[in-house]
This record gives sequence, structure tokens and C-alpha cells, in this order.
Amino acid sequence: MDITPQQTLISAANAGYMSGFGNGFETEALPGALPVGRNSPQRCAYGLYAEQLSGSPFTAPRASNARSWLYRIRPTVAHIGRFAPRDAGLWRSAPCAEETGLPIQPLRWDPLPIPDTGETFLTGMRTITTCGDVAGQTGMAASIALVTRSMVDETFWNSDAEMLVIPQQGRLRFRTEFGVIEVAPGEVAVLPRGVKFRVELIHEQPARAYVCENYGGAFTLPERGPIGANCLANQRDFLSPVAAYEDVERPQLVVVKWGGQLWQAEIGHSPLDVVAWHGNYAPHKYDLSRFSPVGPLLFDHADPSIFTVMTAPSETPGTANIDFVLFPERWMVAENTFRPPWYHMNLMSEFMGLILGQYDAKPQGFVPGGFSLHNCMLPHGPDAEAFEKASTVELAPHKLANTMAFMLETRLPQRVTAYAAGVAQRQPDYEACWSGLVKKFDPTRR
Ligand SMILES: O=C(O)Cc1cc(O)ccc1O
Ligand SMILES: [Fe+2]
Repeated sequence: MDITPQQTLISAANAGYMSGFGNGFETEALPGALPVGRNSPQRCAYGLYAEQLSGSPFTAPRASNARSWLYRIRPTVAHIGRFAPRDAGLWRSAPCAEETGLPIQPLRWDPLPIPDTGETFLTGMRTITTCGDVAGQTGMAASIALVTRSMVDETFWNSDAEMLVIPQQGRLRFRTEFGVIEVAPGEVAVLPRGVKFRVELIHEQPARAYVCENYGGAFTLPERGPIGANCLANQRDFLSPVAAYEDVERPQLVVVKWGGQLWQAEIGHSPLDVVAWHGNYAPHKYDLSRFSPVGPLLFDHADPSIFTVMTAPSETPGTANIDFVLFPERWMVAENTFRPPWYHMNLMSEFMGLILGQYDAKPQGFVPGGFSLHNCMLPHGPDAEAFEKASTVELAPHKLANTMAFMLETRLPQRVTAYAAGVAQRQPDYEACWSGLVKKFDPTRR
């Protein structure tokens, strides 16, 4: 693990992970820093302050109750000065009813280019869609982060949302108050609401990442139903970091997203000062290649919900605020079946991205780093080329290799930002991909 010259990392254990989704972890960077058998001793070891971070109401049912205890050099109240508003650039939050002039239609974009300017994870955020309302703790935003430089002497927390980061190019290091997480394309990181972090590039290679802000209840693993205890995303493959802290005294910027706006304050020390922590509210990462897909073994195309990696439920059973769905490498074996996605319209609103390779329903035009939006009750499905091929090909077992697409599916219609509507990478003629679907009907031929 690299230590940038600006950092003064005191603890040695800064690149380790602990396994398990939502486990009750405990980890300490100095021996004996964690109190034993209690949370709030009269005096903590090493002169640390005890602080609780609650990701759910105290009274939430056990299955969704999330909190951690942090033992830190200074409590968070000592990490904030007087906050002043900060320009959010192209970062937007719901409700965001910008005038776009776009008619309703499926939309698709080419990858946004990595800029020449120095952009951090915060300044490089470009929001594409929003839905719901941050103040109502419902809905989400889909953004692309274009990162060309590391954050230095700057930390951030998001009071509005849990953040799911899906790198597509370049690697990212999240120095969080819980420890260090590194992710590469093919992996994802989840930063729970309120967790402080700084984002660095690895070897200063620029990065492009899809970012989902979940304004609602936290992502969890989907129920497995008849699938049983194994396959899909397995608990043990989710990794949370071991404790690592900075004892740094120099000017720092603290940036907070709160109420759909950015705020910043200057302080004199690093807020990433947690020496030990325990609990089940913590950032984590997941390697998408660990997802074990389950699908139709004989005929037909199952609903894409079989590929749900994580789900953020709403109050209505089975109606997710967000489903994070992966279309991974897999064998296609169904007999006498049109194997790609069927044509359909849907209550849910679908934002899709492509991490690598090619997506079977859209062999052309949907390229790695690109994204599409199939909104509530708007038609979509395979393009004409995919239809032609899939309805004439000889059906042998076939491996869909070199492919990794994902979908953020939300119950709420997504609104496109003015930036995304106007950006040069929006494909003005996306719907033309279906224009070759000509009438084949012939009542005299079965
Ligand atoms: O390609 C898409 O748009 C996503 C999608 C995948 C699938 O397997 C079924 C329906 C669907 O919309
Ligand atoms: Fe769909």
C-alpha cells in the first residue's frame, strides 16, 4: 500500500479487511484501544473519545438496526468549524426539476471523457439523473465521477445518502474513518451515510466511476427465497476495513453534503482519527466477480431480479427504492428461447451502465463507461441487430464472456439533469436502434 507524502499514517494495519456483510466487527489499530464488554467507559484507553454513529433509528428492528462505536482522537463536534456554502459544480440532488426540453424517450450516452483539469471525487461529480427527495429520505441520484487528482487535506461526508461507487476505469482508494478500502473496476464500494472519507487515485491514474446516492434505507442483501442459502452475492465476500487512523495536525477542509447542498469548513487536524471501532455500520467493498448467478436452465428468460446484488428496500414490500443488479459473465443454455431480455415496459425506472465488454441486448452503441435510462413505463428491449441474431442463431450452450453491465432500478421515475440532457455524449438518435424491427407478420405462415 502506498502512503502519499502528505499523509502521516501512524497505524501499520491499513490495508486489511474483515469479511462478512453487516457483521458485528471489532478492530483496533492500537492494542487495547477498544473497551471490553462496554461502549462508554469513564475514561477510554489512550485518551480517546467514544462516539456512536447510528445509521438507523435506535429503535429499528434488529435486522435493519445499524450502528458503530468509534474511539477517536477528537469527537466529531471538534472536527467542524463554521460551515459555509460550497459550489456543488455539476452535482445535483433530488428534487431537481431542471428544464431539459427533452421529450419522454429512452436515452443513452457515450462515456463522459476524463477532463484535462484537476478534478477530485467531489469536483468531478456529474449528476445524470435524480428521483425522490433527499429531505424525504427517498429516491436516488445516478452520477458519474471523473477523477483526475486525489483529495489532499480534505475529507467529506454525505448526510443525504449512502454512496455506492462502481469504478469503470482507474482505481480508487477510500481513506475512511473506519480504515482504508481500495477498489478497481469490477469491484464496488459502499460508503454508508455519514461516514467520513477522502478519495485518492492509485498511482495518480485518472478514474471514472458510476456513483449511486441512495437517499433511502441502506442497501442490504436480497431475500433468497427458494434459491436457498447459497449463490448470488454471498455474505462472506463483502469486506470491511480494519481500523487505521491519522494523527495529523495541519489545515484541513471538511466538506459535507447536507440538504442537497455542499458545505465546507476549515479545521486544523484530520477527522480520520478513529483508532478503534466496533459495530455493524461500516463501509465495505465487494468484488462483482464473486457473484454466483442463477438463471433459467431449460427455457425462457427470467426477470432480471435474479441478478440483484444488493437492494435498498422502501416501505412497500417488494418495491425497492433501489435494486443494484449485475449482468455478469454466464452460460446461456435455454432451449427454444429468445435469450436476450424481452421487450417490455415496467413500473420501475432503469439506469444502466457497462463496466466492461459488450451487453447482449445492445451489441452496438452501449459502450464501457456509457449509460442509458429506460424510465417508468417507457418501452425498451434488444436492438434490431440483437433481435435478428438471437431469433435466428442455432441454440447451443454459449458463454456470455467479457461482459459486466449493471442496472440501478428504482421505483421512482428518474429526472434527467440539464447537464446530462445537453452534454455532447448524449446520443440524439438512440431510439433508431429499434427502427430496423420491421413488420414480419404473415397470417398465412405459422
Ligand atoms: O436490458 C435492459 O434494459 C435490462 C433488462 C434486463 C433483463 O434481463 C430483462 C429486462 C430488462 O429491462
Ligand atoms: Fe427493463
